[in-house]
Amino acid sequence: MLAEWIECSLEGGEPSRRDGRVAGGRFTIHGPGILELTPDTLAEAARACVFSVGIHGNETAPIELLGSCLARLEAGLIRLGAPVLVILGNLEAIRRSERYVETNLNRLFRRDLGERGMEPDRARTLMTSVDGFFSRHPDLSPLHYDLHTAIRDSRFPRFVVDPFAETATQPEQWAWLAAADIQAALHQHRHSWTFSHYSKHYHRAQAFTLELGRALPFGHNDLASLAPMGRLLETLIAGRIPEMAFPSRMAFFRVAFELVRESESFQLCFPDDTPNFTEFAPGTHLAEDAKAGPFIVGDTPLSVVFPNAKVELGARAALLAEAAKPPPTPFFQ
Ligand SMILES: O=C(O)CCC(=O)N[C@@H](CCC(=O)O)C(=O)O
Ligand SMILES: [Zn+2]
Repeated sequence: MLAEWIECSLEGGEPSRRDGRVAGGRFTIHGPGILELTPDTLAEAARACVFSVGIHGNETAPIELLGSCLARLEAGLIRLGAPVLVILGNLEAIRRSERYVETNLNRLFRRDLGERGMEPDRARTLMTSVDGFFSRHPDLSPLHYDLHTAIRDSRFPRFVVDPFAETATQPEQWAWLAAADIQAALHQHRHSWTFSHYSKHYHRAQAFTLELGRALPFGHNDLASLAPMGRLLETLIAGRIPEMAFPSRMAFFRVAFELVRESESFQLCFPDDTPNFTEFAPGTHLAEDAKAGPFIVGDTPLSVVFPNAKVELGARAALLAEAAKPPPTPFFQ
């Protein structure tokens, strides 16, 4: 049943059952693309986990990865020990293999959202669902991993975005992510209203956007490189303590500037296929916009992340990051 849930959600069909048993607990389908797993007994290290995939419809590797975790749970190879909310984000965009249908869902996760339409309505449904889930587990640490893949190649193919919020990121998160073979982390400098930011800002969750390689069609993903990430997800599903590694093996960056497309004439002054984290030297002319003017790198080199000149007007066209120190990890000292 769980293995078919993703397919059934994408076909828009009615599931044959809305609830049932898995090893160690039960599953409940709350609505299209929203599934909750509830353990009979909480394991000692259980957290309240939200795992979301398909917030962008063309990012298929995370859907395949989570699908394989659910299949292993259904086969009894993992025993449920923690509550888990599994979310398939933009169902219509996944069906169309497109990033979004009308607007980028991953900019709409704010409680004062006023817009109407397919993506805004989905954002409201997902926010309500996350609110309900975390409120059912007030005594557990909240955690949200929003799994994505990137449009272009990257110097660090697997990296996380650490959303800006008041809540501090727990040092152990870096050790778990390093063991899951995440190669870099990018700290956000301001509110971004993404899905992971929602859980961190409103629920004080440990939350990240994880970029797991490059966006490719279903069946073309290299899941072998994601095996350590799969192990982290399964360990959290079982409510056990994840494997740790020294975070110093990861590269850390902090966003210094955000380029916004302010006019139709906005242009990035480097090739479209420039890999994420490519570093530009002081004095390099990076962007041109009729309204904002030129952007030229100042005294510190800047690495470009998520460059995309074709975003909607007013949207982020690139992040420009400076190298940062690895965060302290007291348990390794
Ligand atoms: O490769 C790209 O240009 C975009 C990949 C992607 O979807 N990234 C997320 C990052 C979200 C964040 O900043 O936390 C996005 O743009 O929504
Ligand atoms: Zn994405």
